[in-house]
Amino acid sequence: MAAEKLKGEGNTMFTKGCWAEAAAKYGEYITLLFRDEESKEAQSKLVIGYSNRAETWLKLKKYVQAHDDCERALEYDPTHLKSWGRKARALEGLFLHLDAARTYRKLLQGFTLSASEKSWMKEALMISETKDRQSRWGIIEQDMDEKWEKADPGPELLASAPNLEEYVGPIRIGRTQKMGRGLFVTRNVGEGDLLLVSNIWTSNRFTMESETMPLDNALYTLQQSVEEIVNEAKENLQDLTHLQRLIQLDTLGGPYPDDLLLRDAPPMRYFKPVNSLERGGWRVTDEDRKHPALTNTFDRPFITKVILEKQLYHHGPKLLEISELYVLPSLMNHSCVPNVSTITLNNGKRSRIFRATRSIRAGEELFRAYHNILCPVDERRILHGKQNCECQRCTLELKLLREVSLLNYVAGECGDLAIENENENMWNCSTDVKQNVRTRSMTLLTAINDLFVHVSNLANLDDVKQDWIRASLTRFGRILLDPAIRMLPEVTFEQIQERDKLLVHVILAALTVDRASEVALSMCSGIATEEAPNIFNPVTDSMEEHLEAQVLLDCARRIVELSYGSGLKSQTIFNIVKSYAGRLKDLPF
Ligand SMILES: C[S@@+](CC[C@H](N)C(=O)[O-])C[C@H]1O[C@@H](n2cnc3c(N)ncnc32)[C@H](O)[C@@H]1O
Repeated sequence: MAAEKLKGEGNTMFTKGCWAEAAAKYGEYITLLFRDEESKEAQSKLVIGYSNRAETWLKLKKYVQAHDDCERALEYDPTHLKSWGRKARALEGLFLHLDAARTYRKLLQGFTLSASEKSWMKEALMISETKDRQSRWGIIEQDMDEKWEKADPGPELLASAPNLEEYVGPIRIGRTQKMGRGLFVTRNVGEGDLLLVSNIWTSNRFTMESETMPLDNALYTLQQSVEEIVNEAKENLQDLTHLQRLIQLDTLGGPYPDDLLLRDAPPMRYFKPVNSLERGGWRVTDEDRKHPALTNTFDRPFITKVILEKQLYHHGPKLLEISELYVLPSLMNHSCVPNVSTITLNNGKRSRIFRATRSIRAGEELFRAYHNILCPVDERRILHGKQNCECQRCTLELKLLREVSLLNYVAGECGDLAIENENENMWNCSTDVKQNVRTRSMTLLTAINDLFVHVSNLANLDDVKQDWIRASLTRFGRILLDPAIRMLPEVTFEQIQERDKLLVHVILAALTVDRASEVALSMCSGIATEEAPNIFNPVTDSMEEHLEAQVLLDCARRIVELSYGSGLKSQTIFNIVKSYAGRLKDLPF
């Protein structure tokens, strides 16, 4: 009688939506019945007790417990339909889609079902099969609409957003020379190939609004949230496994570059979705749950030392934020020449889809852009935070900048030359002076040309890039020399230099956006080469200036068109290029 009362109380709690209380009551009911476990009557009641409690675990999203309770119920009564249905739902919750699909199929074939049972099970079977295909083969809808990428799609869109499972494509974790661990492709992939689909692990945000906010407050918020995550994870097998991966990865902490190089690359198997318990799927044991990493790691000193320090190190005291933590993608390094694009679907799981933006050969490292890469190197350095960006493009551009400062020196010489002669009208001055100016200018021009050859050899660029850089920098040098040659003191070197630096940045940005932009690059190269003779001649006709501005704008437009698909929004690229073009246009040349 006492048992029946407990069950009734459990049911009442369940109807009220008090899931935890209901689970507790069913627990007491089970304990009481257990005393008489041998009796058939108690056993049939235990089936109900376990099965009802499984439903409350499902409501609480505690799928391990739900699965275990269904198994127990089915041990007593292998024909108990509700327990089978709940077990299938628990398997879905655990991302074991193949097992869930098998269970639904078994139910549809071997049980007498009502029309409504048949209908929801068929639907559930289809969903499990789709998710299994997604997570094993990366077969996802190709026509993802941009509307899902909105920061706030609103409840209606969110409700119908595609529900993606995690997928791990041809990827391995490896060590890099300067950036710690990184992700590499294991076979040749083509432009647009799907590499990875990852769902968010946590999106907690901790923002310290002002520099004056006491660190202790921020720390407290941080600690609370991390503790919440850990406690939640301890209850859930899937999250626990993820948490262990994160701890193994140490992506939550260890800000310092030296320390990064020492970290191990964890085994890839940790990240593969598990499709079936039967295929050697994981089981987190009680021992695992007691792992010191889980019980001790997230204590206050750990958070203070590692997470907080990391955030402060990267962002300074203004911003303290952990947001959007993804497990495997956290191992992908940044490059300003990315070969991977990212789309984040606003579907509740904030699924991130990673695709190749160009063909990538087996063994090459994968890079995504952590921030806007369509800006000059000095602006990118700020975006990159304290650590210098070690990517190929920044390395090249920083070397170029150093070379440009040499050019400044040469330009200074030209300036002196121009000032020396500024009161003279070049076209009326004596042949000797004219000759002198021309000779010195030509000597400098040759010196600059040599420098450019050196510059373009700095990185092992392919022919197209070399040609272009040579063409554009030669042009740069010639324009620098123009005032000396043309005796136009009203145009300052700074203005001219600024103009051409901007041009270099536009093209370098385009060069590095994606493969399609290399086409833009070679077009620009063609344009630059064609333009070179005009630029070398004194510009006398305002129509030519106009045309040149048009050429630049045209380049910008083509870059925008061609770099679509790079993962960056075309509007973003367009705005950046437009701002360059606008600035170029305003300069007097
Ligand atoms: C999201 S993690 C990437 C995985 C990291 N390499 C690791 O071993 O854990 C970001 C960290 O990787 C390093 N990193 C990524 N891209 C880099 C780049 N372009 N230049 C220098 N360091 C980079 C930085 O230390 C950065 O804080």
